[in-house]
Amino acid sequence: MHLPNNLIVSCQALEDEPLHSSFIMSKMALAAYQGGAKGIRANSKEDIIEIKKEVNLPVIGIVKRNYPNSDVYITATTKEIDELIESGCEVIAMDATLSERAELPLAELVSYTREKAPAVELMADISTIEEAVNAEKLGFDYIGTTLHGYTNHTKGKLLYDNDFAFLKEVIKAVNKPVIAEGNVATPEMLKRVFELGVYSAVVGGAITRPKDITARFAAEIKELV
Ligand SMILES: CC(=O)N[C@H](C=O)[C@@H](O)[C@H](O)[C@H](O)COP(=O)(O)O
Repeated sequence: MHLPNNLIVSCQALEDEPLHSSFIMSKMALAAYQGGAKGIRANSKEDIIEIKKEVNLPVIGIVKRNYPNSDVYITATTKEIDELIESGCEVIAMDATLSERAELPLAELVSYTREKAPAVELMADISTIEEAVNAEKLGFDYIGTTLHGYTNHTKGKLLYDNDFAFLKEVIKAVNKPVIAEGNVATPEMLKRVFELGVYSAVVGGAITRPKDITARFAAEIKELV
């Protein structure tokens, strides 16, 4: 298995974010590595190539791209898969929800990737138990909770609701390694998801999005200043 039984740090900044830059993401990855991360999750071929020059850690690659008439934006089509294969990432993560898709159905996207890059592992970004079970049937290597709370059918839900109730259900429902991802915002939460039995956890914004971190601090004193 490519991914560690440990902490993975997501280093992402989209075009509209202040740190948008492959160079900056490579330094974020270096900081994460020096801090103890054992894997990196990153968006775009360019960022992954720069990150791989800076750290020798397994990378979960995604390409976020919007398509008309579809809500699927994480590695949505064969175009994004091809870019990720070229990037050299060890694992490709893709939207594995049951939402309408822009191009190939999910099962075909999985076969396409397996044929083109048999050594690359696949992570399913899911939002519901049904999607987790379906992803396991399709042969994904890892099941990640990434999209819980972000699809139309799960909007407003948070991974940590009711002491990670959704995560506990996912762990019960599938045999493949489960990755906790999405709103793991503190070291205590990270510890909790490992106690519950996840294989790995991806922490993003709480480590690599300083604008969001600042906003969390600022919000606490809004009423007082
Ligand atoms: C929903 C979606 O598009 N999630 C993205 C997936 O790659 C990223 O924007 C998140 O930062 C990542 O999942 C880590 O989560 P958090 O930043 O909450 O620790």
